[in-house]
Amino acid sequence: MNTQDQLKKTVGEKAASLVQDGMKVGLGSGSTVYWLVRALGERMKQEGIHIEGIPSSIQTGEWANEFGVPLTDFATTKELDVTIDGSDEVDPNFQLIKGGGAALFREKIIAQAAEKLIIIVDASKMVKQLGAYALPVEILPFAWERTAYEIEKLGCVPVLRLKDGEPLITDNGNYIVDCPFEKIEDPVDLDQKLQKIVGVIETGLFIDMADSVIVGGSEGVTMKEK
Ligand SMILES: O=C(CO)[C@H](O)[C@H](O)COP(=O)(O)O
Repeated sequence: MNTQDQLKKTVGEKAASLVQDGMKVGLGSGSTVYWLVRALGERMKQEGIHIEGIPSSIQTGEWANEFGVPLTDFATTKELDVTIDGSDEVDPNFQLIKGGGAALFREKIIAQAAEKLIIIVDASKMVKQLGAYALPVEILPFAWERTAYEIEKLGCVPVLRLKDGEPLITDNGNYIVDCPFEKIEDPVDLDQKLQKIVGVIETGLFIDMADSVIVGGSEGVTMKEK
């Protein structure tokens, strides 16, 4: 396992240790969340705690099944105690860019449903300013070229995300465009402008949502609170 993966494992396990018996937990997506779900399954087996999760992607649901973490859904549960998720960038105000794994729409739903959003990252994701990571935006396949044209007016050239040479289809049946803004001076303003474009389903900007960030770096694990 390389150093970055080791850090992802460490922060995933740290976040799992904060989950308490009886909690309903939003489970994010991505390689860091893999370690979280695995560690939650371990805790359930070893400590006999019982939790229920709502996954933000089909992949995370499969991991939950593999590691024995029971799942519930929003038909039976409207609020979560905590959501734990990875991120692609985190700025000093805890504003986030997410969606590298194309799961941003459901991730935002479980983030909003939770009393607390904990972000787990290795130190490479901590940035002074958002934007070096191309911002993922989920858009409707219908007229996607027009939606991308409107996004372009905001200062980037959106790139349709492909998989095996075809447009990547999200778990919700939509497309993703990756938007290389490079420097996002005002994430709140950009998010508002993007949300106004008809055809934009959701953006990868998570504004004022994260409460804590668990960072794994060379000096160990630090938990930063807002
Ligand atoms: O937003 C996400 C998926 O849509 C992920 O949380 C983000 O891409 C981080 O992934 P990883 O933990 O694999 O670095």
